[in-house]
Amino acid sequence: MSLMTQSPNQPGFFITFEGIDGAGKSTHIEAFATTLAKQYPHKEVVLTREPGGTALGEKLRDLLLHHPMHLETEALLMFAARREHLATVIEPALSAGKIVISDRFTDASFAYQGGGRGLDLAKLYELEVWVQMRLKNDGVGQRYLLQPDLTFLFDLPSETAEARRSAVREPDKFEQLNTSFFENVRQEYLRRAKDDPARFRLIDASQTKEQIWNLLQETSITI
Ligand SMILES: Nc1ncnc2c1ncn2[C@@H]1O[C@H](COP(=O)(O)OP(=O)(O)OP(=O)(O)O)[C@@H](O)[C@H]1O
Ligand SMILES: Cc1cn([C@H]2C[C@H](O)[C@@H](COP(=O)(O)O)O2)c(=O)[nH]c1=O
Repeated sequence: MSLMTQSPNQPGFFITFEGIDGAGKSTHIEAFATTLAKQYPHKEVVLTREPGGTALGEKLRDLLLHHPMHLETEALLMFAARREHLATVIEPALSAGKIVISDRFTDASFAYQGGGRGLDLAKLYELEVWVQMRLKNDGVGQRYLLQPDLTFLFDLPSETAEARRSAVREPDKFEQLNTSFFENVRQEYLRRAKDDPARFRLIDASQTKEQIWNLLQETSITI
């Protein structure tokens, strides 16, 4: 892998893993972090997740994954957890030149609360601007939206993902939703990936674990 330089996240690098529940992100994320740490021994790797990643975020995660609530409350709590995560984990790490790898970020809010639950995407864009808009350190006050530099999207039909999940664990609040919910989540992920091909790497998650691992390792990352 080689490293890229043009991101406002410099001197750090921000990578996210996304996909519907059961697509296989968690199977590879730790090994991926370990491999990157070996490849870039001068850069610390921070592995984190959403919702969660902070003490407060983990409490919100418990509420979000196990308690019913209004759709807009759900979206607001996802972004509240994200605000804390950015302030206390992600941005300090990026400023210190670290590589941050997060199991989910804002694409998940668009996919789940927008695509899956049907929340107006315009409201999600407003929350994204509120939580992620930053001033560039360029002396002219230019603004930018803090985004991952690279996003791996694990794409899998919802029936296959459900079969994988139900074989290994009890479903949480989201995982109890039906395959048409997950198909809508999937389609919103795919729409976002199509809109931003420079950031997304689409992974056909129906391949074997070994094939996917090879793809992850072969991805040319320019940090
Ligand atoms: N390529 C694969 N082929 C077959 N099974 C797989 C593959 N990848 C992962 N699995 C299995 O599918 C199940 C779900 O995988 P995993 O927990 O990694 O999904 P996930 O995308 O992280 O889900 P969630 O987002 O809900 O945590 C696990 O039992 C895992 O071993
Ligand atoms: C960040 C984020 C997450 N979600 C959903 C997606 C998953 O169902 C759970 C997290 O569980 P995982 O096993 O850690 O993947 O939360 C969401 O709906 N919206 C979000 O912004």
